[in-house]
Amino acid sequence: MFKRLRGMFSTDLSIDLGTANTLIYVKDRGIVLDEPSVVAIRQQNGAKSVAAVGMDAKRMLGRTPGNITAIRPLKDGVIADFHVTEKMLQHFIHKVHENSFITPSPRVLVCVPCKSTQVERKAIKESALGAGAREVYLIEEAMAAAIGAGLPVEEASGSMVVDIGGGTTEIAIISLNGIVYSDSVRVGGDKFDEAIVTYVRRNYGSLIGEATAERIKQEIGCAFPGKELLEIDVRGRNLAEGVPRSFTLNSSEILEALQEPLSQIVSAVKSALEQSPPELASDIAERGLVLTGGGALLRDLDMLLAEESGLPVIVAEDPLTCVARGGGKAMEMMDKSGFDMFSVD
Ligand SMILES: Nc1ncnc2c1ncn2[C@@H]1O[C@H](COP(=O)(O)OP(=O)(O)OP(=O)(O)O)[C@@H](O)[C@H]1O
Repeated sequence: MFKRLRGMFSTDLSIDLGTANTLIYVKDRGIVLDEPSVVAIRQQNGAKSVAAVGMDAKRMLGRTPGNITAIRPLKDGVIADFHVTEKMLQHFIHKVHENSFITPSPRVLVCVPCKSTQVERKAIKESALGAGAREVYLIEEAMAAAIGAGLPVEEASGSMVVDIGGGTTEIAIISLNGIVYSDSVRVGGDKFDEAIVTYVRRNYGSLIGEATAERIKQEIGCAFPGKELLEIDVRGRNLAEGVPRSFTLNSSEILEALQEPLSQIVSAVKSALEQSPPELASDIAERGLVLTGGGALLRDLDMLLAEESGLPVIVAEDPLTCVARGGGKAMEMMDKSGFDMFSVD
């Protein structure tokens, strides 16, 4: 009871610890932190230290001198470097403390990929405790995404969410506050960027960095042939001449470049629908499936999925923040109905 009372007076944080971005949501305040999941490490006289975290570190990606490396500690939706992830989480939690009047030892809910291992989940819990959290709960990303998108997860009817992040696409069918089916494929925004880098190298004999590929994707990328042909001027290093060269890319070339990762997402969605229990499948057919995550912003991805699945497809409002907001709402629901409601070990 004491714990419960104390909980009522402290601030709860919901953290979307993503491959591409980390977001922190606080009840009544909204999103208080939204930064890239990037850490720059400086190596000096054999000792390593953190040079920059988040936005500052992302600017350094691909532009660092020899003694600094900018890394993304979460890759393909899993923790690639536990130690650096912990440092990053600590930095972000402290930053939130500095900028807002939040109790020093908050309760923290971290959203984790559905296919994360026990070892990864334990490491995330320990990182958050090490960063000053009083209690740490974990929730599956897809559940948080569905709640954040406003789906009626508590009803006895099927809701389907497809969360397309940087490293993974998480697909879940939810009913009565539980996940009936979930799958995670290691395809997301990063694979789109890699596909653009490969396309440019193959067709233009030029090398572009991942940041340029991401910009191309966001400005002219599309998942379905549209009426409008968009163009972008880019500069890359010509591999034969070794010097920078400018060239123009158009949206139909990017559509061609993205075919492989797009088809992997389409087949994961189809396979989820095939494996869904018939009653829930009919609910989904009626209500449609909802897209969340930054990948949902790829132009006409909803049209591609609608064409391939034959179902209505809706892009959630503010898809980039759905998971963090949903985590916050889940904490409120868990406060009322018990913390075993959504949390996973
Ligand atoms: N307008 C846009 N068009 C296409 N892609 C976009 C757009 N805006 C953001 N993205 C992509 O969304 C991805 C980041 O999405 P998000 O923040 O949801 O991922 P994440 O939660 O960090 O990753 P994960 O869920 O895999 O851990 C990046 O690959 C980014 O390039």
